[in-house]
Amino acid sequence: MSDRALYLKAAEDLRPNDKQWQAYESGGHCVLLAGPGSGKTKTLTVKLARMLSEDVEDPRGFACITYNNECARELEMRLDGLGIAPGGRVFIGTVHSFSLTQILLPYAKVAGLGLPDDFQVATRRQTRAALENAHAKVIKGPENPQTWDFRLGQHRRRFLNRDVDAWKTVDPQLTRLVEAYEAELRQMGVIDFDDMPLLALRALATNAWLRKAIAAKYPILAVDEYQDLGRALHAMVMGLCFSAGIRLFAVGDVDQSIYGFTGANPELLKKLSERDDVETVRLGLNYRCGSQIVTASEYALGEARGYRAPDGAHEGTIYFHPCTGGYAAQARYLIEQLIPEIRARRPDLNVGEIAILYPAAFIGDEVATAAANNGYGVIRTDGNALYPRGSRLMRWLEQCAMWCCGGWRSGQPQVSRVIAEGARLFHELLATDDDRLEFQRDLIATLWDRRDDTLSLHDWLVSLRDEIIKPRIDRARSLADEFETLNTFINRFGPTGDVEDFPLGEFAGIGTGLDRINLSTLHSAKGREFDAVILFGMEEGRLPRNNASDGEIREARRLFYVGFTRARHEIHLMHGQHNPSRFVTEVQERLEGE
Ligand SMILES: Nc1ncnc2c1ncn2[C@@H]1O[C@H](COP(=O)(O)OP(=O)(O)OP(=O)(O)O)[C@@H](O)[C@H]1O
Repeated sequence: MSDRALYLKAAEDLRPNDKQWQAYESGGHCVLLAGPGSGKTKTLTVKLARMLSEDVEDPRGFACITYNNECARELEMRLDGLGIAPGGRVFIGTVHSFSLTQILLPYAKVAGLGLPDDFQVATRRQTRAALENAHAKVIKGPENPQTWDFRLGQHRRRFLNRDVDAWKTVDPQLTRLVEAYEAELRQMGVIDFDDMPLLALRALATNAWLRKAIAAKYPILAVDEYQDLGRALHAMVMGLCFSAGIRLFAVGDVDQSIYGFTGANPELLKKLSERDDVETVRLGLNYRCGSQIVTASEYALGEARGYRAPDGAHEGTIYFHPCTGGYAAQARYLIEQLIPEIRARRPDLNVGEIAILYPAAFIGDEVATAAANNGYGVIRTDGNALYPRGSRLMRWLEQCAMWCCGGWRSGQPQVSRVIAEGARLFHELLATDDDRLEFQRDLIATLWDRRDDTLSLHDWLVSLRDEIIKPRIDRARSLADEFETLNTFINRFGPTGDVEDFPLGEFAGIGTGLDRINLSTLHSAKGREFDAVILFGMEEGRLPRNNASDGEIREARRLFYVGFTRARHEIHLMHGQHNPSRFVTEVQERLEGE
């Protein structure tokens, strides 16, 4: 099917929903506001495919920005189904990667940011050292300098414009610490993660030609998960879309705003949607969750939004599981009783359709241990995962592994996709056609010789690192941290490591995940959906946390709501017998009162 036929066919799904159709037909700035499972992402991707085909001419295209690498991965997968791959005309990624690859790497020098010509992205080791040195100069004293890290980041994100008096007066000591820290980084010739959007914004704000250059390349800017994208992105959108003429398609849900601690503010999306020059569309149906779950999700949120399931939708079921014992005992109950019960009731359900979501990564350790003891494979997407799945390099290696473990025969993934992803990762180094050809030749030769799912993962990773990655990464400016991630992962299998080596096939399976239970924090489950969702550790003191402020309680509630609305058919709420979260109690009482 041609790419055009693909999106035209997908658009037919939108047609019966007049609101989705309105957004699909929109001709100017459009903001799509809607609850979970309402087809925001579906509408966004189909609309993007249409705009790419009908509204902009090659080589111009669109940039699509989203919250984190997991969300970017989801968008890439969905756009792939519509025949759209990132590269050339299409940028898909986080605000940090947009800032770095589209603004800072190409334009920092001419934008007058005062960065060294060959600046690099700092590794974690470098940011830690910079903070230590800055702390020694400004704060002094015996405390651990890293305890300042969080406040430092907040302060930097709060003052996008440092020309105001408040930058000097609100917290002078913290301001001095920020300035000393950034000076340390610059001395090392590096920028850190928070620098990326801040410097990109500064470059855009002070250079009208740069705004024009971005508008020339990307006449369309799409933003997914707008409510979580902080003030720097909002300021960029204001400049690019409402002064440089880029067309905006923004999607979000203020009820799913769960990143307040990083500076996100749901008010920004609200303000955007109230502008006269923006067409705002609200979606009301929830296609994902059974009708009971849709009703109960409003109890979970504590607000009546009027969402409903489409006519004829299945019902869905909500189960409550008060448990005895601590997290370890509850995890055993979950793995040894609850999961087998679900599987017995629904023998056709793929294990990969089950997700266990919890409020903090350490709670996931208990679940992971119980799962391993009972022979279940898991895919973890939280801070304690085997490796950070958000890492672009690791994600590409998963694809390479899938190709080596049968993909070369089945076309899943296609070799062209594996090469294109790799070329995107190393794009800085592949300036000429010759460079690209050499990369392609080396990569295929290395992978071709290692098409065996019984190979040791450790050995496979070491050969890819030494033959393909290392010779290139040394010359890349933004991949040092990714390389450290890979080395840390490889070392975990080494003589002093904490993990036993496993076969390549298993690693490739992590990329597909059909027979593995999903383990994730509530935060990392955002934007995803599963057939059966188990919310684990839903306890007072944990969600919300003890001593939470009013704002934190509201955000904890939204987090509960995000988890609750990931489920298609069944949702299980687990908690210590005498200590259910107030959110669980409220859902239960209101369901009983119906
Ligand atoms: N018009 C439609 N007809 C049938 N199914 C649809 C329609 N729109 C969306 N869906 C289905 O509904 C589900 C949810 O869609 P999607 O993931 O796009 O929602 P979302 O609004 O982005 O959700 P969330 O905000 O919770 O991440 C998907 O399985 C999608 O295929």
